[in-house]
Amino acid sequence: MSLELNDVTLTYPDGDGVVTALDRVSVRVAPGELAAVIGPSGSGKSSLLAVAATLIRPDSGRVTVGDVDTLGLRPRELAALRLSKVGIVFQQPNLIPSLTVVDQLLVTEHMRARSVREARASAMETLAAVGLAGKEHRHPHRLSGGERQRVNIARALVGRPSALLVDEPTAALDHDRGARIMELIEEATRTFEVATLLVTHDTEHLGTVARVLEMRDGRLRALDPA
Ligand SMILES: Nc1ncnc2c1ncn2[C@@H]1O[C@H](COP(=O)(O)OP(=O)(O)OP(=O)(O)O)[C@@H](O)[C@H]1O
Repeated sequence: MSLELNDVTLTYPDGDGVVTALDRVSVRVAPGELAAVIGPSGSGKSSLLAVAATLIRPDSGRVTVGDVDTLGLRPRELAALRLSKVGIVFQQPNLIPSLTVVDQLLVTEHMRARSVREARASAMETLAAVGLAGKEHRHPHRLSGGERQRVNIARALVGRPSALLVDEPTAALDHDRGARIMELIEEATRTFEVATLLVTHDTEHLGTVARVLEMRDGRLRALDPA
């Protein structure tokens, strides 16, 4: 299931005028593909993720998640779509201190109203896929920064979304942990056949990423492979 933005424009009010955060942006990410977006601060990367996640409705253009065209959907329908088809990895893991690793995933799985048994099986499978087998019953304070980021990624994937949106995943990590997290996101993208759109300041870990795009002043363009 792919993620597609077609001719998307987003403006914010700015004094008497507007600032154009996204300027006729089009991009399609295929299932199992990772597209990384780089660009300076203020270029529109966060806006791109928010629109792709259907958290902000663009002024014009079309966002398609999986096989669903989101254009005419009501807020309640969008919320249901996000729950079933969109995984978001925020920069900070924001784990709940009192919950074990597996329970961090089950909180959202229960919201999807599946059986406890099915939710648990999916949580355990996802944790194993991100390298956390054996750590399912730990609390966050007993995990490293890299492991907390793995839980964050697993939590976004546990509902098997069509689209995975990732915001600056390496920002809080040292070089080696950052590199491993990028590898993990690439691998999980293939394993779960999710369309992944990742934004980052950090060009250091993009060596293995096949598709890199650059955002400048709200315009998105493909960078030629190095
Ligand atoms: N809520 C808002 N109201 C008004 N202007 C905004 C708002 N959010 C973002 N902007 C403006 O839209 C443009 C794009 O911002 P955006 O946050 O998407 O960029 P970014 O590349 O994610 O930056 P950063 O890396 O600093 O987060 C900037 O000019 C910013 O000032």
